[in-house]
Amino acid sequence: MTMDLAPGHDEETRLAALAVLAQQVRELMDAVVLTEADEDEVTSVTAELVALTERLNDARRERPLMPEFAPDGTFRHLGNAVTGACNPHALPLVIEHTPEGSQADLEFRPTHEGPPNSVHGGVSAMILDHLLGHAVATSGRAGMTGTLTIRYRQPVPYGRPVVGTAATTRAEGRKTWADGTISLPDGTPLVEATGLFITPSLWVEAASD
Ligand SMILES: CCCCC/C=C\C/C=C\C/C=C\C/C=C\CCCC(=O)SCCNC(=O)CCNC(=O)[C@H](O)C(C)(C)COP(=O)(O)OP(=O)(O)OC[C@H]1O[C@@H](n2cnc3c(N)ncnc32)[C@H](O)[C@@H]1OP(=O)(O)O
Repeated sequence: MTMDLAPGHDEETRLAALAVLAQQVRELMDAVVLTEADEDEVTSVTAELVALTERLNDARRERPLMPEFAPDGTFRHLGNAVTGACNPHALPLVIEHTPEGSQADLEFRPTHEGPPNSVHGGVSAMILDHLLGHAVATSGRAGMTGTLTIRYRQPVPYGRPVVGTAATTRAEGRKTWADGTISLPDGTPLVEATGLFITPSLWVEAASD
């Protein structure tokens, strides 16, 4: 007997499997940066990975998954480098709306190493860029980053929880400013950001068509 599946069910099941694969690749990346396996073992594992890469490339898209609305109506961008559950590069960041703006509980990984034992400043900046952009988008004024200024106050640890927050501060025409922070759970600020986001004239024109 076959079961009737809701439209899109198969694709949702496939995407869920892809998210599991992406998480396994994150584990793999940490294993690569931490392994002390000998040369023969590293060469052998590499050969297996070449074969796995070829299998996935047998059915290759032209570009990563696009932003879209999920069947439950929520916005998602599964291919995004910061939030994409199907992109191994992403933490992935899970962002919540708060009365103040946007917030995410996060934990960096050994693959994010910059200075020994702490997170690369560019990685912190990337996370804050997205959190600020999210706060701006949820205020109804989605835009592209024009400028992003970062103040690094203390090294960011990996392997333990930290918190990211962001909120808009002012708006003028197509420009929106937002501030954000990565902090320890006790509120100690580690990295602060302020950014200017600009709604591209092309988006405004497309929306008025
Ligand atoms: C990224 C996906 C967004 C999808 C949004 C949809 C839904 C959102 C829902 C959830 C998404 C949540 C979060 C994601 C959002 C963002 C996070 C990631 C953001 C990025 O990772 S994004 C990549 C890096 N970002 C770029 O890749 C920008 C490249 N660039 C351009 O695309 C254009 O350059 C643009 C659009 C910036 C302006 O182009 P344009 O033609 O619309 O405007 P124009 O040039 O006329 O300037 C108008 C006024 O802004 C001033 N101005 C212009 N540029 C400036 C700048 N850079 N700094 C300071 N001021 C600037 C001018 O001086 C003038 O000022 P004034 O009016 O006072 O004279």
